[in-house]
Amino acid sequence: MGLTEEPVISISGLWMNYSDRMVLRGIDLEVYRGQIIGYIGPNGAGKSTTVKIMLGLVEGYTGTVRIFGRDIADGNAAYKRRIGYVPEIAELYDSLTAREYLTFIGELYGMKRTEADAKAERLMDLLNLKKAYDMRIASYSKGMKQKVLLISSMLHDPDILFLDEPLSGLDANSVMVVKEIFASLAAQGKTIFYSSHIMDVVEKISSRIILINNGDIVADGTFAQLQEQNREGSLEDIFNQLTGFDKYRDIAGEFVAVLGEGAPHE
Ligand SMILES: Nc1ncnc2c1ncn2[C@@H]1O[C@H](COP(=O)(O)OP(=O)(O)OP(=O)(O)O)[C@@H](O)[C@H]1O
Repeated sequence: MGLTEEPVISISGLWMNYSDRMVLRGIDLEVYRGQIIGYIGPNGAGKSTTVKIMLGLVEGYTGTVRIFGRDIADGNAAYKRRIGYVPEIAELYDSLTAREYLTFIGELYGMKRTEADAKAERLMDLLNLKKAYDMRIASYSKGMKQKVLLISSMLHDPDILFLDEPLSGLDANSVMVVKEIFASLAAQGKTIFYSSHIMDVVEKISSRIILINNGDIVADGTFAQLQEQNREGSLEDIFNQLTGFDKYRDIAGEFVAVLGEGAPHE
């Protein structure tokens, strides 16, 4: 990262509330080319809200969000062609085949139909889905659907990739392939910005980890930096420490005790 390099994402003083609930409380963040950002935090911390604001899907925030140097509120949506997105809840069109779906997505991003089709077919083949290309998505397994989503987010070769639980449902071999794809894309100067709750994955694949809690950034750095600052072992330990959570044993114990109450026994 050169000192003169402009950030690809620049967020300053970002606040967001839904009715009376304040969800983001002054997020400041600069992200550069080639970074693989693990954006983590407890359920409801505000991760998806931050990402949806960057995607232009949520309005009503205060603060400034710049992507590729331009304020996204300036009415020019051209930046969206240079980003890709894998949402937390997949909205795949089940009645379509992968060929129909992916060529449709490619066209939305301005690709020629034949080019999108040929590229999608090769990418499907590389992820072991050649035979499924003309099958309806409704017949796919969870992992197969996830691969189609990943392909759909990358087909137009975006400069920033936003992903929510990108490895969800993938088998161990596919996880290795996708991790390697992210590393190669980052080495090319692309930016990966993803959320995940699987701490050992985040620990391994992120070049930078950003932890938010109650709408505020509470840690930001490489895994090694976070370890130094918190004198904790794993990212899971750091996460629990910074979010003030130390009751997991008590909760699990009570949960199991409740299961045993009044249950039918022989
Ligand atoms: N459309 C909405 N209307 C009202 N409240 C919302 C809306 N979207 C999100 N929220 C609230 O905003 C808070 C942050 O939600 P968000 O989805 O950003 O969290 P998250 O960090 O992505 O959580 P998770 O890890 O569970 O995906 C939550 O309290 C949620 O209930």
